[in-house]
Amino acid sequence: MGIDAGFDMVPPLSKGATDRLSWGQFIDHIKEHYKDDNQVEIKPNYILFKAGEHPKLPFEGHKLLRFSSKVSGSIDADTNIESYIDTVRRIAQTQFGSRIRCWNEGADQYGTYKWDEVNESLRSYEEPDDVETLTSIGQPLIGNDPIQETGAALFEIKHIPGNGRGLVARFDIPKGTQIICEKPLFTAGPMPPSELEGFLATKLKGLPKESQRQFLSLHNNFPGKKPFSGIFKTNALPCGFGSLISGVYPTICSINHSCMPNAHKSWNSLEEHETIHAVRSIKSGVEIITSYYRGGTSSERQAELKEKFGFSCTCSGCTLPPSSLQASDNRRTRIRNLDKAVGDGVRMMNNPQESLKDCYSLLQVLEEEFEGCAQALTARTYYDAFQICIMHGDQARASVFAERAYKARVICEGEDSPNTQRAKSLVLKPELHNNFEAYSKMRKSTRIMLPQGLDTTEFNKWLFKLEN
Ligand SMILES: C[S@@+](CC[C@H](N)C(=O)[O-])C[C@H]1O[C@@H](n2cnc3c(N)ncnc32)[C@H](O)[C@@H]1O
Repeated sequence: MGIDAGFDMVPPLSKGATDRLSWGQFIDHIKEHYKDDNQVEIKPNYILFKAGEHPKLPFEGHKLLRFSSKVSGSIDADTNIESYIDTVRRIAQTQFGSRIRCWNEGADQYGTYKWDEVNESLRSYEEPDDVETLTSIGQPLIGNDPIQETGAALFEIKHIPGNGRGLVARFDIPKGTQIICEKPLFTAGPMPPSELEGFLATKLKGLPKESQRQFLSLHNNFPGKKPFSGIFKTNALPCGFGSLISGVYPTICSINHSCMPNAHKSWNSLEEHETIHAVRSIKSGVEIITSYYRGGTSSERQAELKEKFGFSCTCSGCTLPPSSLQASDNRRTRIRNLDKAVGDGVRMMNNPQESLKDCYSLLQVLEEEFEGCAQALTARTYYDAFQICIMHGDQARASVFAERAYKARVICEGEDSPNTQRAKSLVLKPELHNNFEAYSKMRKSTRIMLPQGLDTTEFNKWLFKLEN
């Protein structure tokens, strides 16, 4: 008998990447805090607190249901267990917020889980999980929706000097992480400007009060007689690349623009929500920024952003010192020219080799301009290269390009995006593409006819047909 006290993790963490990341950070804090305490011992699979009933923290966070001990009587006097529970609880709450449910039987409070569930989970600490071995194509590169997984947002909304509100990372966010996914408050199709204000007024009336408040709290760069239209124009995002339907979002619309983004926004047409994924690793405290408009040179981007969104861009890409800005402008011009050349269907048909070389050059410039993080543009270029090959029946190269497109896509849109899934399906069956052999069978090859034993440079020479 005696009084138990501690905390439960409700709901338990998942095995997903984001939860693993958060748990790893929590364990690091605990190790750091107790590094000089010889009552706290690091075991192969858990941290052992040699106090009270010797509670443990497993290294695999999804296993933890409860951290607790008897705290009454001689147990406490001997080992100060309450102080350990209190400190671990405080660090856990900083990391996991309201997911940490404290209880103390002395105060008539009880844990969420039954003791037999807890004891079962404690036994599992001894056995580390099997490491999953996945093939490259089957391997999800990163976890799922962090908000669904942890209940804790990876960002906070903060004031950004000179740019109003913005989203700032609360933790280090690895490349490829889904930062947020959100349904629009509402969507709207194209319509004459004279009808927009009335349309929005009707839409708003039909929304719950909270959604109305969220819409009205968004930034308005076009104040005047048409406040709803001003807010809409400042914030609406097309539902997919080139779509005429636009959506307005309570949180995503607080993300500022950069011509050198660290995150990518994407419309998932199956789920009908917008997602934001990190396309670089984003350090805690750094602003999360997407690109509203891809654009060309800095002056073209400035003009477009002013015209379409009503602001003068002050991002890191537009405020480079003059010589760096010129170099960036030159690269952007080259990107545009190469993109146009790659998209030339007649050239793809008559001179696929030149088109492939342009894909290669385009990937090089994108890499340089976006410091290796041009994910969506990279994915599109690989998909263009795929199409060039498949139209001429070259399944071997097409399959490699589809795999590269898939890997770039999964980083900026996630595994469940229809674009990602389409690219993935083409890796194994490139011949299922509508345009298979549409231009010729000149370069007929099968998916498995890949050259063996080449280093990366030689393989790329073969892949992009650079040798001739
Ligand atoms: C969709 S809102 C983004 C959130 C906004 N900062 C807020 O306070 O709600 C777009 C507005 O943010 C500001 N903004 C975003 N990115 C910017 C940038 N790169 N340079 C200058 N202002 C920017 C502009 O006022 C722009 O019209």
